[in-house]
Parts: sequence; C-alpha cells; structure tokens
Amino acid sequence: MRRPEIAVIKGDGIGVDVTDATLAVVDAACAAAGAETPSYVEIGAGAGHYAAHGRDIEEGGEERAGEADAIFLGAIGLPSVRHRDGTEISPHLRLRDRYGLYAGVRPIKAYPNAPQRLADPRAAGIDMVVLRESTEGLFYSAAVHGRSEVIGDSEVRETLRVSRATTEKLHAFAFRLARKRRERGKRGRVTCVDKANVFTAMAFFRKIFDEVKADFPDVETGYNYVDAMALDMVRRPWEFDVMVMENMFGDILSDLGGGLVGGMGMAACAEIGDTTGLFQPAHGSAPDIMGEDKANPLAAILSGALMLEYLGETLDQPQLAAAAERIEAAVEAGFAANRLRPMEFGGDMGTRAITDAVLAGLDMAAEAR
Ligand SMILES: NC(=O)c1ccc[n+]([C@@H]2O[C@H](COP(=O)([O-])OP(=O)(O)OC[C@H]3O[C@@H](n4cnc5c(N)ncnc54)[C@H](O)[C@@H]3O)[C@@H](O)[C@H]2O)c1
Ligand SMILES: CC(C)[C@H](C(=O)O)[C@@H](O)C(=O)O
Ligand SMILES: [Mg+2]
Repeated sequence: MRRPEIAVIKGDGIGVDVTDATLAVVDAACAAAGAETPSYVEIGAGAGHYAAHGRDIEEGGEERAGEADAIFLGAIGLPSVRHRDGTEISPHLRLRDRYGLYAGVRPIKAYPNAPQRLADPRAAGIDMVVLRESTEGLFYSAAVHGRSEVIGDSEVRETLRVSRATTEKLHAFAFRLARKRRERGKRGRVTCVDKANVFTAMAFFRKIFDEVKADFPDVETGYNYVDAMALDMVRRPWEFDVMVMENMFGDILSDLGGGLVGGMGMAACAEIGDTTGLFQPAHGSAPDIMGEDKANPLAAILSGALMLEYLGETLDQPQLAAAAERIEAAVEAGFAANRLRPMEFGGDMGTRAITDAVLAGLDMAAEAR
C-alpha cells in the first residue's frame, strides 16, 4: 500500500481553520482504520496570496495540484481583493477547468438534532445530492479569467456551454451514483433539473439525459425545471435523491440545500474528474466570522471523508474507504448523542470544539470494534 499524496490549498479566512481541522480528522481516521496516512503538499493560493505575491496561486502550483492523488481546498476569496474588472480571485475555477472536474457532488443530509429549518417532521429524512456540472454551463467563460466577451464599457457577454462529451459523462455519473446510493438503502433516483422549456442548451442537456437513461433502466427518473426545483427543495425535499444540473443552477441550489440542513458548515463537496478529484466545503471564506473560532468545520470534514472514499476506490485501498465510513459514523453518532452542537446553528461549539468531538468520536468507534 502506498501513501496517498494530497495537494492542500488552505486558502483564505475560515478555509485555513477548517482545513487544519479536516487533516487532523483524516489522519486520525486513517490510523484508526489501519489505512496509510496521507502525505500533504501545501500549495499557496487565494486572495491573500494574490495580495502578497501578485498571483493567485504559487508558481507551478496548478501543475503540482494535478500530480497529487487528490486536492483538498479550504476556501478561496475575499470580497476586498478583486481583479480590475470587479471579479474575485478564484484559481479554483481554473483547476476545475484544467483537470476537467465535471462532477460536483454536493450532498445535503439532515443529521439528528441539527435544525432542519422546516417545520414538517419529514424534513428529518432529507438526504439528497446536488450533482453540479462544474466545468461548463454558465461558468464556462468565468472558468478562465478573461474569457468573457467584453464590448467596451457597453456590454458583456458570457457563454453558456453544454457539450455532449461532458454531459454524457455527467449523466452517467448521476446514474451510477443513484445505484450506489440505492445499495446503501437510499432512494436511488435521478432528477434532471434544467430549463429545457426555454434554453436550447438545456433541451440538449435533457435530450442527453434521456439517451444515457436508456443504459440504466433500473434507475427511477424524474424531471424538474430549475425554478420549480427551488420550490420543491423547500416544499418536499425529502422526496429527492440525486439531482443533476447545470453549473450555475448547482451553485445556487447547493447553498439552498445547505441552508435547509443547518447552514453552509454542513455543505460538503467533491469535484471529480477523469484523473483527479478536488474536495472542499461548498462554503466560502466567511469573512464575517473569520478568526473567531466560530466556523463549523463539518462541511470540510465530511468533504475529507468524500476524499478518502474516492482514494479508496482510485488507489484500490479499501482501508481508506473504511476511514471515510468511520468519519461519517462519528458525525452521525455525534449529532445523535448531542455531542456536536455547532455555533452555526445556535449551539455552543466552535471550530476547535467540534473538531475535538469528532476526533473523540473516531476513538469511540475504534474502541467499539
Ligand atoms: N469554494 C470557495 O472557495 C468559495 C465558496 C463560496 C464563496 N467563496 C468566497 O468566499 C467569500 C465570502 O463569500 P460569501 O460570504 O458569499 O459566502 P460564505 O459561504 O463564505 O458565507 C456565507 C454565510 O455562511 C456563513 N458560513 C459559511 N461557512 C460557514 C461555516 N463553515 N460555519 C459557519 N458559518 C459559515 C458565513 O458566516 C456567512 O454568513 C467571497 O470572497 C466568495 O467569493 C469561496
Ligand atoms: C467561489 C466560487 C468560485 C465558487 C463557485 O461559484 O463555484 C463557490 O461559490 C462554490 O460553490 O464552490
Ligand atoms: Mg457556491
């Protein structure tokens, strides 16, 4: 068994704290599960890096990130540091573009005792995934800074791109994910979320969905226009499972999903491509709470679990997948026993306290074996 190598970009604001928390939990979970502990290569990037060095990622950083077995990212961006055109520093978009990280997996799960924000008791059963295409859609121009079409000071045009090659892979990923989830006792259904009533590109997205669907006749499917999807995510979110969608829609609906189950500190994310994966919480640098030990590190920690699951598969080391399961079990059990009470939703525990409680939960799981 070889040690997995992880490229780590801590980034800005709370990104640094939640990354430190995650690496501590990943190491402990690997040790408890008898897996190889990863080695880490840190790469400087972000708004702070840009302000200090005039570039958004250290020289050679983009290449080194792709050479590792996976990339872990805290959060990048500070509203105070911008390009001249007003956009923020986001080398992360280039990494998605460069490494073709098309499958943005953003789970939305209600944990016991965490506030569900919805009065209906069925909200306790929320367990779905926003599968966000992450390289094209309306982010196509934004992915590489300067790709937008700027016509003097009178007009700006952005391209919404839907390519057959990426969309086929995305939908196949959605169906495989639904099957995997069904094997784990979840609903295992795929909803195609689009705006096929208006946009030719979205009708194309749906057409490819139907083509790919023919290869997965055992998987139940549904359709929803994105505006109605926003409604249904509030009205009956417990009925959905995998929801596959264009990039911008996924950006927006994954925050809505985070809000449903407590907040962005619960919003994990994996961005998977053919040759590597990038793992990050879906939240940002949270300048309003940075440096105060108030951030909920669970979105990052659960992203760390997604990373171990991915490494278990890609490196064929089941012990890494066992470490991932151990983290998920510690979070689930921690909430059930009321040992995880994030300040984010009215509790008394900040970043360090939550991290310690998850670490203790891993030990309990190890002792129970
Ligand atoms: N993946 C990323 O790197 C990423 C994602 C989103 C935003 N950003 C950047 O982050 C900066 C701030 O953006 P924003 O304020 O729109 O979004 P944000 O996600 O940073 O914060 C939104 C709200 O959620 C809260 N929040 C976020 N994460 C939390 C956590 N772990 N625990 C507790 N509360 C949490 C914040 O305090 C804030 O009230 C911007 O520069 C933006 O571009 C980066
Ligand atoms: C900060 C930004 C580049 C990023 C995105 O829009 O994709 C973030 O909002 C996310 O959801 O990961
Ligand atoms: Mg976002």
